[in-house]
Amino acid sequence: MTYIKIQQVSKFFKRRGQVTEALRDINLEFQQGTFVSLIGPSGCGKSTLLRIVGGLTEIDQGEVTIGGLSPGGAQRQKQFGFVPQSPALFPWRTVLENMNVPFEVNRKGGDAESENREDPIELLQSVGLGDFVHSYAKELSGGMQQRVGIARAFGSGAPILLMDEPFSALDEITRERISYQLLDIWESHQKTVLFVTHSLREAVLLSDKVVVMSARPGQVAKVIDINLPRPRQAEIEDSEQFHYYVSEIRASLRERWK
Ligand SMILES: Nc1ncnc2c1ncn2[C@@H]1O[C@H](COP(=O)(O)OP(=O)(O)OP(=O)(O)O)[C@@H](O)[C@H]1O
Repeated sequence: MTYIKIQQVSKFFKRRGQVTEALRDINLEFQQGTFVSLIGPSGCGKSTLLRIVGGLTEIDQGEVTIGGLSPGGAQRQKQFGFVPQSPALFPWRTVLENMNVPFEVNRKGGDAESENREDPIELLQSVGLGDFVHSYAKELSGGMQQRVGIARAFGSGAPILLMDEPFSALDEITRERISYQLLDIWESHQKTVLFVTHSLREAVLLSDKVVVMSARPGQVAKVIDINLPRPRQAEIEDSEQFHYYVSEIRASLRERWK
C-alpha cells in the first residue's frame, strides 16, 4: 500500500523579485519500509523535496500525503526523524544523554509514547559505539558523531527518516564504513528512509529504489528499483548486478546533461 504519495508537486522560491523554479511536476509513490535514495546534480531540488515531505517547506502546486496525512499533520504526530549533514548533538552531553533528546522533546510536548522505546545502548552497539556510551559528544570524531545521529534517529520512534547527505562531511574510508552500519541498522529496523546522496555507490548499496533527478527545475528522470538480495554484505559491491545498477544510474544522470 502506498505510504508516501507525491502528486504533481511543483515548488518556486521567490527572493528579491527573482523566482526560482526548484521542482516541477514531481510524482512519486513509496511503500512503507522502503529505502529510497534521491540522487541528481547540485541544485536539482533534492533537499527541497525532503523538506516538503517533512512538512518544513510549503508546496506551490500538487499534493503530498503520508499515510493519508498532510506533511504538517504527520510532523505533528512525530512521524519524522531528521539526519542532517552534521548531527545536532549537544557537545557537553554524553552519547547516551544525546540519545535521549528526542524523548525529552516529546515529553515536553506531553507525549507518553516514548516509554516503549528501544534500548539506546543496543542501538549504539549496532553502529559500533558500544564503548563510547558515556563519552562526551565533543570527544567523538565527525564520523562517530554522525553514527550517534543515525542511531538516535532509528531509536526515535519516528517511522520515517529523512537523511540529507548525512555522510557528505566524512572522509572516504569513514564514509564507506558508516554506509555498511546504516545498511545493517536499516535492515534490522526497516523504517521508511528518504536519503539524499551524491554517491552512486551508496544509492545502490542501500536502496530499494533510486530516484534520479534532472537539473533545475528538478524533475524525476527515472526511478530505478534495486533488486539486489538482502541482507546485503560488502561483497555485493563486487557483483555484476551492482555494477550494472551503478552504470544505469550514471547513464540516466548523463542523459540529462545533454
Ligand atoms: N529557501 C530558499 N530560498 C530561495 N531559493 C532556494 C531556497 N532553498 C532552495 N533554493 C533553491 O532551490 C534550488 C534547489 O535547492 P536544493 O537545496 O533543494 O537542491 P539540492 O539538489 O539539494 O542541492 P545540493 O545537491 O547542492 O545540496 C536551488 O536553486 C536553490 O538555490
